[in-house]
Amino acid sequence: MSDNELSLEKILAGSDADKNQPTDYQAGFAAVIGRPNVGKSTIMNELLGQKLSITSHKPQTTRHRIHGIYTTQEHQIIYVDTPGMHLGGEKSINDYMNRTANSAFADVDVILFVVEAGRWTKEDEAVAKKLKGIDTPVVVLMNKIDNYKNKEDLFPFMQKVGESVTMDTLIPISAYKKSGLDLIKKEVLKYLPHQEKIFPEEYITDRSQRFLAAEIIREKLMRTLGEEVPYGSTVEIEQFKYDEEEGRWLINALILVERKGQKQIVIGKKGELIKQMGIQARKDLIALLDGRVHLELWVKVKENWSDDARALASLGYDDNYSS
Ligand SMILES: Nc1nc2c(ncn2[C@@H]2O[C@H](COP(=O)(O)OP(=O)(O)OP(=O)(O)O)[C@@H](O)[C@H]2O)c(=O)[nH]1
Repeated sequence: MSDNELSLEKILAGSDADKNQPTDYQAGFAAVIGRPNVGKSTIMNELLGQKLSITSHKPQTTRHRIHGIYTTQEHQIIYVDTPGMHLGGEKSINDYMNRTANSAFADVDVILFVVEAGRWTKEDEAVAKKLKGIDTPVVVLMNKIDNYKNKEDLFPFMQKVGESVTMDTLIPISAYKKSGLDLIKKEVLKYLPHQEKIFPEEYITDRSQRFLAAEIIREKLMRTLGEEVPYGSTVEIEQFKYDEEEGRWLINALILVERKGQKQIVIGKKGELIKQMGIQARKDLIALLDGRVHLELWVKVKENWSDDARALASLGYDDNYSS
């Protein structure tokens, strides 16, 4: 984590002093968990009213935890988005939960367990099992109820969830139709401690804009290439600065792939794909930064770079496509 990013630990440590002060203000953390593709990112975006976490029809797009922060005069809710859990059976879900349980759940005030209306899988079961051993209150968000015209058809599913999850409440929602979202906030507030703001008011997320820029580019990579996205590819922001003279943001991003053939896939015929990605990413960056943006996307092959973090420092540039 770079210096200009606030670390959760630092902030929590700094907020201890306020904890014993009597106050009407409420502030705290809500973890959003669930198997891939249930709609966690979509819900987060709706709750926060801004595009912070990336969504895609592909599972596994949320690789980082993002703390989206919703601040009002009365309360501050910090949503902790968790990465999609790896498919591949109960074992990997278990491994994931073991790792996550210690970090993501320990400091939160409430857990929002997102499930998909009408679809209860082994992975959901594995999550439910893990939650049994956790003291933190659990609220189940049954998302995608818009897929059901007749809500009564969901009763057996709800009963199944009720039997499997030790929970405090179940809220039926549709992130698409924006229904049930106010209920989530109300429910979360039941569990937030009375304490002063943890983050300064102007913080929408504790991730820097630089980080969000990389997320946007990664999203375009996934949207453009779909199943073709090279395994292990990643995005590094090489330059991120506002040029006062030019009156625009100058952003250079590096898409790192592991093999030469993968580079060609990302670039596309005559650079068509990377150009499209650049155009789309630039549009979102303009919205994010609220200003003009000059974006350069580069693709670089570095064999086994992911195994050797030090190699990242010595990377040069290859192809350059700007938009
Ligand atoms: N019908 C319907 N589809 C939804 C709803 N919410 C999300 N989706 C869709 O479900 C898919 C997955 O949504 P995401 O928000 O990316 O899911 P996620 O749980 O964050 O997935 P990971 O990032 O892989 O963990 C996308 O195609 C969404 O458009 C909803 O309320 N109704």
